[in-house]
Amino acid sequence: MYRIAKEFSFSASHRLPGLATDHPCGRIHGHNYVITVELAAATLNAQGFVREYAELRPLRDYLDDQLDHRHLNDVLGDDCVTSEQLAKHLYDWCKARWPETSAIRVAETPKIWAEYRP
Ligand SMILES: Nc1nc2c(c(=O)[nH]1)N=C([C@H](O)[C@H](O)COP(=O)(O)OP(=O)(O)OP(=O)(O)O)CN2
Ligand SMILES: [Zn+2]
Repeated sequence: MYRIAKEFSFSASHRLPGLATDHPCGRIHGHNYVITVELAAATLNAQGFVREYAELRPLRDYLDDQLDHRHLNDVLGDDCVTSEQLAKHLYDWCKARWPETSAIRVAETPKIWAEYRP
């Protein structure tokens, strides 16, 4: 199996609902998110690619236009604000465009990440 990955970033605020009242993540705060999309294929196309990296540009545009410098609870809803939920949302978005999509990783900080990989 061949695998490729590309990293994207955006900045946004969120608030995690359903936490204890004294949990800091229940308050509005922000992250410089790093998103990694991974694609996999058993065979390569005529150019020798899983898919040309440049073809992933629409994800850059989606993140810039819809999520960057926005409040995720407003844009995606309260049930799509954890890293795990955001990873699933972005996986579905990518999978609909690029069938080779195999995983999405979401990092809120350099120390933590969540991944959706069916
Ligand atoms: N499984 C998950 N746990 C947490 C998530 C999440 O999306 N999935 N998110 C948060 C908050 O968004 C929080 O902002 C980030 O968590 P945390 O690791 O506590 O970040 P810090 O930089 O504040 O961590 P330090 O240990 O203080 O460096 C919480 N949990
Ligand atoms: Zn957070």
